[in-house]
Amino acid sequence: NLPNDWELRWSRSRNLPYFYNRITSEARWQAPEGVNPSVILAFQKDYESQHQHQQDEQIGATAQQSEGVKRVRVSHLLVKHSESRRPSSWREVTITRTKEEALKRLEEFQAKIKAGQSTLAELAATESDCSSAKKSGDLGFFERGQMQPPFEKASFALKIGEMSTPVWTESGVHLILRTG
Ligand SMILES: N=C(N)NCCC[C@H](NC(=O)[C@@H]1CCC/C1=C/[C@H](COP(=O)(O)O)NC=O)C(N)=O
Repeated sequence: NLPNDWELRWSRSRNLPYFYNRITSEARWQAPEGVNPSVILAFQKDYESQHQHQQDEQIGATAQQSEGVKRVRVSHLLVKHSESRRPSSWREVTITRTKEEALKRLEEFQAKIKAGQSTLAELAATESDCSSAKKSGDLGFFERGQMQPPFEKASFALKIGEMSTPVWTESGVHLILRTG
């Protein structure tokens, strides 16, 4: 609908319409002779409405990235104490150690791991009071809202490969290693 072989195209880089001549392959910003400005406006409106969803998606995608990590994978070593919400485990039917003793026990494991004498997975397998000991402490992937808040907060703050300092929950005291 433009005179002598001109057509309207869209420049994504400039986000503006331009004119292209099918015969001469010439491209130009300004309208050729005899082009009605209303045609250009209609073209621009049509383009933007067709591509609005792309722009929305683009905004949506970047928003999701900026809101942070959606799920993490960790392994943990749990030492329970007499005031744990469930003072029992596969290791010990009735757990009687005090909170202080539990922390001391966990800090000994922490020191071994930091010294490179053991890994968290190796120690969790025999020493953790959580049933995940059977999987060397692996809890798998989880999202926000699944674990007790202090555990979730600590887990989502870790970089992959990083280990936490001792973290207290209703279950006891944990060392957490982010693996994914
Ligand atoms: N989604 C996955 N993989 N499993 C469900 C986890 C439920 C969650 N559990 C915890 O928050 C404690 C602290 C971190 C790990 C964890 C393990 C507890 C610790 O032992 P307990 O105090 O229960 O005897 N044993 C299992 O659940 C909760 N909201 O209670």
